[in-house]
Parts: sequence; structure tokens; C-alpha cells
Amino acid sequence: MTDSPVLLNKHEVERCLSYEDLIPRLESVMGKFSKRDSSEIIQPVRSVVPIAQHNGFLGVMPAYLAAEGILCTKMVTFYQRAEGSSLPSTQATVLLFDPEHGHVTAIMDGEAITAKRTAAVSAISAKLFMPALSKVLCILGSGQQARSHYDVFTNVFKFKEVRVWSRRREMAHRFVNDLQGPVRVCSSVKEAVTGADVIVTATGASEPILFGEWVKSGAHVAAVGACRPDWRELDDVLMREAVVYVDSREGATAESGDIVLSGAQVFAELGEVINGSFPAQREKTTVFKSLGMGIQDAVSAKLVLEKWNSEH
Ligand SMILES: NC(=O)c1ccc[n+]([C@@H]2O[C@H](COP(=O)([O-])OP(=O)(O)OC[C@H]3O[C@@H](n4cnc5c(N)ncnc54)[C@H](O)[C@@H]3O)[C@@H](O)[C@H]2O)c1
Ligand SMILES: O=C(O)[C@@H]1CCCCN1
Repeated sequence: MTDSPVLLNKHEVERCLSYEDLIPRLESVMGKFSKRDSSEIIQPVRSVVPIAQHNGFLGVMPAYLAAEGILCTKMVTFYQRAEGSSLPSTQATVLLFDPEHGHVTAIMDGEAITAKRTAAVSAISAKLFMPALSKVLCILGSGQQARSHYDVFTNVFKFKEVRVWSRRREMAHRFVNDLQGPVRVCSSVKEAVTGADVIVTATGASEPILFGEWVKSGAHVAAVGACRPDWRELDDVLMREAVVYVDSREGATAESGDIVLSGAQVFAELGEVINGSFPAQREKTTVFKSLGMGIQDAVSAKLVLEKWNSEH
């Protein structure tokens, strides 16, 4: 008989996962992924089941990291919510397995993992691609991802000014009221992004909200939303003028409306830059198009379980 799986709720997962531990693990696994060595990492593009009646999707995200002994899958639902809805748009559960025997070792909340690992990967992109003397950070959106991006970006970097825009101004004010530091609420995307060095787009938009004509030359955009092949956050001008980096080329080709519909060329994966096989073109306008990967959830879940095991 195997032991029952460990069950970890959102609070426990949040407590056991620090950006300090997460960032180097993500850099390492994304570098390994980009070597495409299937004896080391297997991670197919996620399977997505549309839930058309309810404007939602179910995604299944398996990954096997042989050398680290991690077998994992995340199951994630994401919905386009009506404006004003208080329901979360993204919900997830992560399962860790014993790779040798196949039983489940842990079942944990995936919302905290999704929030933190996505923001940590965006911070890695900013570390590589943002202008050398970046002073102004702008966040578009005021939901879960906006919050985790605020946390890690203000922790890892020192910005002189942080701005936020949300389609409902009162939500931007609520976002700011929950934070410690000063943040300027902007009333339009144009106002928010003008002159910004780093722009995070973390919205549920399915049409472009960020236009290239507003983006300062040399700025870095970490684009987190628009994770369906017919959804957009960024316009064609921005996509065609920027140097475009992605987390996974296969994922981007299958799922990113910003890439597929604009016809933009992908320059490199983040892992390829980490490995030194492609350069970080920091002096140019850059877009990091994030879609999310099972390997990111897998190393995050392993960190959570290691920390929890060390305490019990
Ligand atoms: N790249 C990844 O790995 C990854 C991971 C998780 C979530 N996401 C995506 O990131 C986005 C944000 O996720 P979240 O969990 O923060 O969601 P959330 O529901 O907590 O927040 C969504 C934000 O987007 C805004 N928004 C919704 N529709 C909009 C529209 N049409 N125009 C402008 N703003 C709009 C909302 O007002 C809110 O501020 C979603 O698209 C989600 O699918 C990506
Ligand atoms: O990688 C993820 O977890 C997310 C879930 C929501 C849609 C986009 N990708």
C-alpha cells in the first residue's frame, strides 16, 4: 500500500513557494527544455477542451522531468468572465506522481503556482530584455496575474514609478489599496504605457488593447494574457516591430493569437537565450509572449512539496 497523497491548499502552497527559490529553478528548466532532449524532458503542448456554453476552457498540462524524478500534471480551467464578475477566471489543481510506481504523491492548489510561476517567468524575461536603466513599470489589468507580477517585479527590480490601468477604474483603485508601495492609477492604456520601460499585459482581453504606436522604442513587453489562437492583447504594429521571444515555440504557434494572427516571427525561446544560443536584444523593443508551460508547474510543485516535507 502506498501512502495517501499529501493535500495542500492555496495558503500552504503560497507559503511554501518563494520567488527566490522559484526563479533559478525556472531558468534552469526552461534552458533544459530548449535543448529538446526527450530523454531529459517530455512536455507536450497542452490539450485544451473548449466549454463553449460557458465561455471557458479546460487545459491539461503534463510534464516529465526524468533527471529530477518529477512527473506532474496541472489541470486548469479558464473563463472569459463578464465585466464585474467576482469569480476567478483561472482555477487549477496540480498532481505530482511517483514516476517509478505511478501513484499520486501530492495534490495541490494550482492557482498560487500559476500566479507565481507566470510572474516569475515574466521577471526572468525582464531581467534579460528590459532597457538597462528601466525606471517605469506599467501593469495592464488588476487581477491575480497583475498582483503576482507587481509583487515579483517590485521585489526583483527598483522602479521609480509604477502605473496600473484596468478597464474598470474602481478595480485599479482596489488593486492599489491592497498594496504597500505607491502606484499611479491611469485612466487609459495610452496614458499608462506612454514612456514606460516595462509593460506587463495581464488581461482577459480578446482584442488588442496595447498598440505599438504608444510603446516607447526599446521597451520590454511581457504579454501574459491572450492564450487562445484567436485572442489578442497586442496589435500587429507592435508584434511586427518588436523582437518576439516566447516560452515555447510549439505552444506559441498553437495558442498565441498575437503571433498567429499578426504573422510575427518568433526570434527565440527564453530558454534559448538562457542557454546562450540566441542573443537578448535588449536595445530593441522586445515582446515576451508567455503562454505557460507544464514544466514550470512541475518544478514549482516539486519545490512546494520539498519545502512541506522538510517541515513534516
Ligand atoms: N501566460 C500564462 O502562463 C498565464 C497564466 C495564467 C493566466 N494567464 C492569462 O492571463 C490573463 C489574466 O489572468 P488572471 O488570472 O489575472 O485573471 P483575472 O480574472 O484575475 O484578471 C483579469 C484582468 O483582465 C481584465 N480584463 C478582462 N477582460 C478584459 C478586456 N476585454 N479588456 C481589458 N481588460 C480585461 C479584468 O478587468 C482583470 O483586471 C488571462 O488572459 C489568463 O488566461 C496566462
Ligand atoms: O499556463 C497556464 O497555467 C495558463 C492557464 C490559463 C490560460 C493560459 N495558460
